[in-house]
Amino acid sequence: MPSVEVLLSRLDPSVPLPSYARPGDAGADLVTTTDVVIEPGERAVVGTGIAIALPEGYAGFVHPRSGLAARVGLSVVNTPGTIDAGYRGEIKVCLVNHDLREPVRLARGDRIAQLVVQKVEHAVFREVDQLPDSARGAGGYGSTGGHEVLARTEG
Ligand SMILES: O=c1ccn([C@H]2C[C@H](O)[C@@H](COP(=O)(O)OP(=O)(O)OP(=O)(O)O)O2)c(=O)[nH]1
Ligand SMILES: [Mg+2]
Repeated sequence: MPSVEVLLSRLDPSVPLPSYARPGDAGADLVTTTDVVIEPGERAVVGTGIAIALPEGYAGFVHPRSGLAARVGLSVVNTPGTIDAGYRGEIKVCLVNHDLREPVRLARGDRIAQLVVQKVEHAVFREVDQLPDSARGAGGYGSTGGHEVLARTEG
């Protein structure tokens, strides 16, 4: 896996550094610095105790963890959250409990989300009178079919 150096400051000295659980993982796990109970359908912004300085041309994306999503309904409201290269504040995560019945109980130090660092580019938007043709054209939102589930669901 290629790597890039990212400067990091621990705002909460006892939190672990973000870490990749397995060598090929795309996301480094982030922890919550606070205990929190999120009721069904509610959200909570939690701190991760870290601030970073991404190099220019990179951004960080805060994604949910699939295990917690599947098991207890925990996700990130604005998934993926965008961490700009110029941002020096604490990385925070806006969590949501999608479960309809059970609260999610989080304890300080729990790994609640994962940070994916990616190269990004700025678009130079150039307005034109007509866009070039393409195979897809303006077809979207189901234009390629494969929605048998709709017939089963809508009757
Ligand atoms: O999950 C997230 C998303 C964002 N941020 C921080 C880093 C990011 O650089 C900054 C701004 O994020 P964004 O642009 O998504 O929010 P905004 O509502 O547009 O705020 P702003 O007006 O500050 O850009 O907030 C986080 O800590 N966690
Ligand atoms: Mg913004």
